[in-house]
Amino acid sequence: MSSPPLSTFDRFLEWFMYRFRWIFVIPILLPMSFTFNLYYAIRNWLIFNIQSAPKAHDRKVGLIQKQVRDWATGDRKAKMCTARPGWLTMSFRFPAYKAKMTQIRTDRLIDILEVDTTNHLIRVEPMVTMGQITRTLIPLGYTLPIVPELDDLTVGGMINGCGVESSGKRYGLFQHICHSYELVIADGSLVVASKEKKDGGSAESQALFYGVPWSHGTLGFLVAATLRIIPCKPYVKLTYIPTRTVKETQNTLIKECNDRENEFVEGLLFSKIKGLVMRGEFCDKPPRNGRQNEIGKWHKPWFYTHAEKLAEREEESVEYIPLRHYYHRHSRSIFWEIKEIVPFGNNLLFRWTLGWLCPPKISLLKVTTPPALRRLYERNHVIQDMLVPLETLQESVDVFEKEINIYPLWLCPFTLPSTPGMLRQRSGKNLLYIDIGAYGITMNKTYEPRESTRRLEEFVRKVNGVQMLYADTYMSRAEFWEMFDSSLYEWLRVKFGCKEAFPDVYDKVCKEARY
Ligand SMILES: Cc1cc2nc3c(=O)[nH]c(=O)nc-3n(C[C@H](O)[C@H](O)[C@H](O)COP(=O)(O)OP(=O)(O)OC[C@H]3O[C@@H](n4cnc5c(N)ncnc54)[C@H](O)[C@@H]3O)c2cc1C
Ligand SMILES: NC(=O)C1=CN([C@@H]2O[C@H](COP(=O)(O)OP(=O)(O)OC[C@H]3O[C@@H](n4cnc5c(N)ncnc54)[C@H](OP(=O)(O)O)[C@@H]3O)[C@@H](O)[C@H]2O)C=CC1
Ligand SMILES: CC(C)=CCC[C@@H](C)[C@H]1CC[C@@]2(C)C3=C(CC[C@]12C)[C@@]1(C)CC[C@H](O)C(C)(C)[C@@H]1CC3
Repeated sequence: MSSPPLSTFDRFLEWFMYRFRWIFVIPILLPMSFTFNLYYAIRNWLIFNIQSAPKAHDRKVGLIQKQVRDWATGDRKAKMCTARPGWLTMSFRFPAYKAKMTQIRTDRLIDILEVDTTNHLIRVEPMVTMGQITRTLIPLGYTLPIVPELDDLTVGGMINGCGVESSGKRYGLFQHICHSYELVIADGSLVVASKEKKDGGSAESQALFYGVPWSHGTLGFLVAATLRIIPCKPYVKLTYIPTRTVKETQNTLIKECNDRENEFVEGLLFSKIKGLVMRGEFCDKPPRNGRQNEIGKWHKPWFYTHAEKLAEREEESVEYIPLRHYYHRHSRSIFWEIKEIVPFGNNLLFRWTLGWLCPPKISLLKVTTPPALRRLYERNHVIQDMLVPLETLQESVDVFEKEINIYPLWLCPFTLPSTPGMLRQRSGKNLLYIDIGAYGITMNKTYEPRESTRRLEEFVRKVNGVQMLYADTYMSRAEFWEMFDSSLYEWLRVKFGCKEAFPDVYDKVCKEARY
């Protein structure tokens, strides 16, 4: 359905808000973001160090169980979801479905419960963020094997949705570094879903462990998760390898993924003839003649602009980057989205004077986006991540260029094991996949949000890929279940009494469920 044509005034308003959004962002959102971040950093540090979270946890879970039992003994008319407000979530859209549902308050579950360096595990509540985890673990000499790079991504979102990062070639997706989940299920009871049956779980709760990823909170409420941690070193030795064709980028990515020395592999495609593959390994400190680059410092150029310069060179470059700076390398520039919000944000003068206040919090940007601006983004802006087999990269880039034509493209390879669950490849082997991320204004003059995305989705289904579900999906229910595997999910929905309690995952992620 096409929307009515816009008046000249509406178009001017959209353009004005887009071009001059920084007038509001710089004096208001930047100081607010800085204050929020500072408050939470101090609060989290205090709570972790006085060790009050584990005691409070049982009480908080008890409150969630009570809310679910009240629902179970009530009229059960409205299904349940979390009460997390839409503006806090890491997606362009607001979840419309929440308004008509019973909202269960899980928002106080924001603490790290235990770091167990003997067994290499960390137990956290679901609203703990990636920034909070790296701030706590790295000084102890540990890290999560997979750290999705935006600071405000939550453990709950990474597990119930999906999380990717450049260490994926070794560890898979975020779901693959999980050891167990604690869930409050539809009848209000607390179950532990664990990868191993020997951890005390039943066969059913073991099946739940494989069912939760991608289920978007439609099997139960996650109240804690135990994740693997690994020892780390303070620096990453990062080698930048320029590439000149997509085929060369694909081959270099495959080669670097197969090199067991590498901890991190990531790619950026600035055009079909200008690419960059980055391989990284942990290291103690830069050698005397090594180039140290603290890319996360407020006065440094945005990471992707720095990377583009190195992509233009003929030869490889090597840098030594502090680990936390590496993990959050795309946070300061929100990948490359910040250039549309503060166009002069990478200017030397701006960086040295106000750079320390950046980036604005995505949630604050989201809640203050006026409707006119949303309309403009809706028409021209694409935010999509497609996970496809790495061997189809060249073909996939052709389709991305034809349909949306956005550069840079983010390329993040990862290993996909053949395990049960919604994300399913049935080869019986570990396969190399790649996340192709497109974020920005499309250069395709004939771009039409619905039709272009549907063609892209069709291609992804054809090559046995999947779409990340925080983005807009235009698939029908049948197409959705062609892309994802419903066998375990449907069985779990019946087994754990979810049908009446939670909506189907499609009804949470489809276009109609979001505004
Ligand atoms: C009807 C049904 C019953 C299930 N019962 C259990 C169970 O008791 N315990 C458990 O841990 N998981 C059970 N599951 C979950 C099942 O293990 C997952 O769906 C698994 O991911 C399917 O494996 P697959 O993809 O290899 O088989 P698919 O190709 O998805 O399944 C083929 C068919 O085999 C049957 N099937 C598969 N696994 C089982 C099983 N374990 N028990 C009985 N039938 C099965 C189903 O009819 C299914 O439709 C059941 C699933 C279904 C659909
Ligand atoms: N590098 C990466 O991997 C990146 C990933 N992303 C995407 O962002 C999303 C995460 O954003 P974030 O804001 O953290 O999460 P969200 O609040 O968006 O949550 C995502 C889904 O998980 C469900 N969920 C979250 N917490 C719980 C819980 N405790 N119990 C049950 N269900 C829960 C939500 O259910 P409900 O609808 O009921 O609230 C929602 O459907 C991911 O899905 C990911 O795909 C974005 C950027 C980068
Ligand atoms: C798998 C990976 C790495 C995904 C990265 C996704 C990010 C690029 C997305 C997640 C949230 C996201 C959609 C967002 C936006 C840009 C792209 C983001 C940051 C922005 C900031 C664009 C400007 C918009 O006005 C608005 C503020 C609503 C959104 C908020 C969410």
